[in-house]
Amino acid sequence: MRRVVATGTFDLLHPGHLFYLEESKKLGDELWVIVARDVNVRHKPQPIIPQEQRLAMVRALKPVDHARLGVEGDIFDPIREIDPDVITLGFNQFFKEDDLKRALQERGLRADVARIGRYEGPLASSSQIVGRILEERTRR
Ligand SMILES: Cc1cc2nc3c(=O)[nH]c(=O)nc-3n(C[C@H](O)[C@H](O)[C@H](O)COP(=O)(O)O)c2cc1C
Ligand SMILES: Nc1ncnc2c1ncn2[C@@H]1O[C@H](COP(=O)(O)OP(=O)(O)OP(=O)(O)O)[C@@H](O)[C@H]1O
Repeated sequence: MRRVVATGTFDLLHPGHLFYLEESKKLGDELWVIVARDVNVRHKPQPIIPQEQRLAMVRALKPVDHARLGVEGDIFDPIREIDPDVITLGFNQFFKEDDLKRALQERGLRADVARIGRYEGPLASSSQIVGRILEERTRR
C-alpha cells in the first residue's frame, strides 16, 4: 500500500484544490491530507473558513482517503505517524522540494517529495475568490 500525503490550507474550495488532490492520489493507493491549522497560517491573511469546517470539506472529496488537522508544533510529527511514501507539494506552496527532502532525511523519514502542476482556471485560487467577492459585492 503506497501512501501519499498532501497538505494545504484549503480555504474556500475550488477546482485547483481538487486537481492537486486528484494528481496527488495518482501517485499512490491511499491519499492522506493534512489541513493547516489556523494558527499556522502566517504566510498570508487568516483563512475565512474555520479549520474544522475546512477539514470537513476536504475529507468529503472523492480522492481523499484520510484527512486530519495538522499539529501546532512540529509539522514532522504527523509525517512520522502516517509514514508516507510520497509527500506532494502544490505548485505555489512555499516549501522548496530539496529543502523538504533534506529535512526528511535528517529526521530519518523515508518519504520522497513530488511537485504537482497548476490547474489553469478562471477562479482557481482562494485569494482570487476573496478578491472577486470584494469587487462584486462592494461596487456601488
Ligand atoms: C510535510 C508538511 C507537513 C505539514 N504539516 C502541518 C501540520 O502539522 N500543521 C499545520 O498547521 N500545517 C502543516 N503543514 C503546512 C500546511 O498544510 C500548508 O502546506 C502551508 O500552510 C502552506 O499552505 P498553502 O500554500 O496551502 O496556504 C505542513 C506542510 C508540509 C509540506
Ligand atoms: N490552481 C491550482 N492548481 C493546482 N494546485 C493548486 C491550485 N490552487 C491551489 N492549489 C494547491 O492546493 C493546495 C492548497 O492550496 P491553498 O489552500 O494555498 O489555496 P490557494 O488557492 O493557492 O490559496 P491562496 O490563493 O490564498 O494562495 C496547495 O498545495 C496549492 O498549491
